[in-house]
Amino acid sequence: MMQLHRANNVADLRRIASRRLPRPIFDYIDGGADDEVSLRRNVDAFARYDLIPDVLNDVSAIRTETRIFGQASRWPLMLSPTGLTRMFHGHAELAVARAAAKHGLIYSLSTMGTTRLEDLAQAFAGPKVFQIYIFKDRGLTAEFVARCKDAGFDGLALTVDTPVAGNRERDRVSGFSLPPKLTLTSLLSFARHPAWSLPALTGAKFSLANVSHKVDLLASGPMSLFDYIGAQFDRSVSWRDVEWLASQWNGPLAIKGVMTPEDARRSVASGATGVMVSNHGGRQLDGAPAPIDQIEAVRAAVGDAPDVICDGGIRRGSDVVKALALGATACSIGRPYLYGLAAGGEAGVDRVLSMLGDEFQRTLALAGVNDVAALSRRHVRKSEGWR
Ligand SMILES: Cc1cc2nc3c(=O)[nH]c(=O)nc-3n(C[C@H](O)[C@H](O)[C@H](O)COP(=O)(O)O)c2cc1C
Ligand SMILES: CC(C)CC(=O)C(=O)O
Repeated sequence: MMQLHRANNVADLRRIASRRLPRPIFDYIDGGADDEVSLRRNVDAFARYDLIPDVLNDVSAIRTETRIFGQASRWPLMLSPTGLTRMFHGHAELAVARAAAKHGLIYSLSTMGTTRLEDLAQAFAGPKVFQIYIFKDRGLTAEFVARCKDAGFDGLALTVDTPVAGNRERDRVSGFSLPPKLTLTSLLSFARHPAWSLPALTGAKFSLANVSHKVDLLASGPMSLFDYIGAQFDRSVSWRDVEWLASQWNGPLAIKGVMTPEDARRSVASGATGVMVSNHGGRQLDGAPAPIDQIEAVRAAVGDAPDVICDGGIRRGSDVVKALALGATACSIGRPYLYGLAAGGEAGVDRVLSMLGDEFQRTLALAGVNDVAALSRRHVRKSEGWR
């Protein structure tokens, strides 16, 4: 099996993760909705942009610092919220957050995370965002706002692309459940993946730590994600909820899952300070456009001030350069750091962030750009004759 230190890129880490994880767990991370058209498109769309370099521009020092959610970030990348993290590695969210802090990047904790937001805040001094799903129990949303204020979270992200669960067929086939079901087949699969099973099964008990005090469906046994989302997520969420949340929180707030200029404008008009342009990594509406293809129009719609974060399909540092040139404030990654986590815990996340950071720096140098703020539309163009 390839070792962590031999991994050269995100694709290598994905391969290591696929060998270390039982198949249903890897497929849950890796998969998308329906025919996985958007999942593939998110990644492929980056190849349809050319980078146009400047030369002789003194790239001996390159400034990459930026601000996202009002916080300093060492370079324009952040870590997207991902649920159920303890299933992928026993050290779960804390391992990811520690690696993010080491790299000076913003970490986001999901409502569906497996570490209490207070515990994360205590262990992690770096900039952090809490991602909100609105449950039918609306009391939880008000509670999140109060708890995030107390714990010192810097921003909120409200995910709006999941009124119902996307149709993840790999999960249907594998019988993926939370927590993993101990059937004869899964036990065999766990036995074949001891590197995963030991920390995962002997570590802290799996729970949806931020909601389980109110909604402890899992107490009655494993259930599918489809059933959980159907039972708990509130489909009646609307723009009024954005206004309410913005007024209660009164701080940096991004709407995650916005895809159009119109909805981006409406997000800002409703009190958000930014949008995460995202199709949920191709896990919800299959057929949705790639986030990178929406960035230019979204930026034009909201003007210079709001954060516009390109979320989905980033697998290279050069992808971030392209998104910035099209008008994004920053990019955000999900699977890349989860592959790293599964491949090697905190060291694996550290590895993926180092690789992407090096690629980003190198791309800027080769493109003749010595300050991220100087990246502009002329550095990128839609490829001609691409197929
Ligand atoms: C395993 C997994 C779990 C996720 N859980 C959440 C979640 O709890 N909340 C959320 O807003 N998005 C969630 N997402 C979506 C990510 O935040 C992000 O939008 C997506 O992963 C970006 O695409 P990428 O994986 O190509 O980087 C999840 C994604 C994955 C792969
Ligand atoms: C636990 C889930 C709701 C997390 C999620 O958003 C996803 O799997 O894409």
